[in-house]
Amino acid sequence: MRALITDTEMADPDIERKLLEAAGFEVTVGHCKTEADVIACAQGMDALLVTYAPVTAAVFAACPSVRMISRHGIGVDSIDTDAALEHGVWVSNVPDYGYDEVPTHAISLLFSLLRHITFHDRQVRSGVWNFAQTGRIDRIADMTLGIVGLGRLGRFTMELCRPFFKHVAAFDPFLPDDKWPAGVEKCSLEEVFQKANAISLHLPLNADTRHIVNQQLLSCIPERGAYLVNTSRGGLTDLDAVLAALDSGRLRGVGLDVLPVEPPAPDHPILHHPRAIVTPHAAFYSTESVLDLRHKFAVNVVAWKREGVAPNAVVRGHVAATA
Ligand SMILES: O=C(O)CC[C@@H](O)C(=O)O
Repeated sequence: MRALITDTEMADPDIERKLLEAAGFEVTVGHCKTEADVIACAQGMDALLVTYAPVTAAVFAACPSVRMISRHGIGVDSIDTDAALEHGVWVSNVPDYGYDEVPTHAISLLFSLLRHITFHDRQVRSGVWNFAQTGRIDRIADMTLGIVGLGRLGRFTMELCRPFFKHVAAFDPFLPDDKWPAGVEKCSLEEVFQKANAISLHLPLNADTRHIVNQQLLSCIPERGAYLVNTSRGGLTDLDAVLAALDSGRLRGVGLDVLPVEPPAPDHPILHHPRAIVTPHAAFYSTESVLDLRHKFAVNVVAWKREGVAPNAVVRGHVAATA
């Protein structure tokens, strides 16, 4: 069987290669960025291991040998899962890594915003030694924390942050009442934006959530303003609306680990906004989480070859004869 690592941030994906080769795969490493790159490299491949390369309906149509796709991470938004289902292709993700990294990154962004850390730092470096120069700073203990999405990462972020805040308001339309955390106010999305002083997004990107943070939602924030953190996917936010809300003061600051287009153009206004903190899609990253991720990313493919079904399947494909 043949496996293609479509794209990787590693100089040498040795962990993946060793696991795959030991299971009998012939491994190719590509540098695919576009749909056309994936189509060119994936001919004759049985399995694709994908980081950011787009796996579109056209890829499924043009590469009928592909029967399994493993995504390097939790989000599968770079893969057309409807087309995968239509073509009987398995799609797996790695749902159980970065449980510490993403929440602590979200919290770092949140507290940096609330305490104006990066803004102060910039001022000090430019020769201004004045704690009041960056504007109003409110007491966190009097604030309401807003969490959008109470899945594994949203919930852990909420639990870690909670002791610092007076109140927590959350939105999760899929969480049944008996699983709802005690003491957390169950709200609509609009209510979270009305009530919270600091909001963290923890949602997958799909057709229902694309641009969920738009001008209309941001207009729910009262005049006192709120802070917003996104460590999920850039496509959740309409970035023009976010910039307008920063300028109007409805958003007092934003911490974005993810952007609709990554990396952004160097002259993108979000990179030059004084009240924005931007990190390079780094929330998932630590030495330990990446080792765990890379191992599980490859093991999904190895297990699929051995058992004919893929673990952590987001899309169930055709069951193959076991090897
Ligand atoms: O693969 C990456 O580089 C990041 C993965 C992360 O965004 C995820 O979806 O878990």
